[in-house]
Amino acid sequence: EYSRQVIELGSCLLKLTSEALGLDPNHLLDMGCGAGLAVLGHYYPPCPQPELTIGAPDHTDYDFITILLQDHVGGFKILYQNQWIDVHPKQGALIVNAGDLLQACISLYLKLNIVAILLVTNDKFVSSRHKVVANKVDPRVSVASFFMTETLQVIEPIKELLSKDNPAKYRGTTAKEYVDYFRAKGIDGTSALLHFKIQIN
Ligand SMILES: O=C(O)CCC(=O)C(=O)O
Ligand SMILES: [Fe+2]
Repeated sequence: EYSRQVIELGSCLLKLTSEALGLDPNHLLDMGCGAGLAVLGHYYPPCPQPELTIGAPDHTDYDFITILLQDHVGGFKILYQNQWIDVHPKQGALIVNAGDLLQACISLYLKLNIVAILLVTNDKFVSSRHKVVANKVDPRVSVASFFMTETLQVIEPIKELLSKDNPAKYRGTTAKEYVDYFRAKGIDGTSALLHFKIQIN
């Protein structure tokens, strides 16, 4: 039931994002940005010395958008204007992150917490950097829902968003190639997107 509702919400967010880009509301859905859903459950045990451990390290997500449900414990932070900001838990609230693939597709502006939006938007959207810090007292549970295309579908900057003055900044890839590279590189504080950037002289 949760996946069903999250798919509905994800479709709605992808439609609004398409409209925000000046595209037909179904554009991102027709590209398959909502075709695949991966749901990941996280458990963060409490730690007596939280400063010595890592909850989830600083990263951006590798998908188009992520819908995140966190419990009452807290610890989720996003990087905004070079400062780590706490996203306090709020009953009934979900966090939406823009992911790397969205960035490259649309090249856009919303600092949402979603993953593959950056590539298709040709940087119009920016994928959010976020992390989770552990705490001394309570275990923390979260559920992250990642929206992705089918593994072998080509993902590239949306043609309608490109022009002579705004040429493609990323080469085409597939969800499989992107995720394989993201995983092989590891979370090291640099963006996997750099590997897919076209060098413009
Ligand atoms: O546990 C959380 O709140 C965030 C998890 C996360 O960032 C991820 O799964 O990509
Ligand atoms: Fe994440």
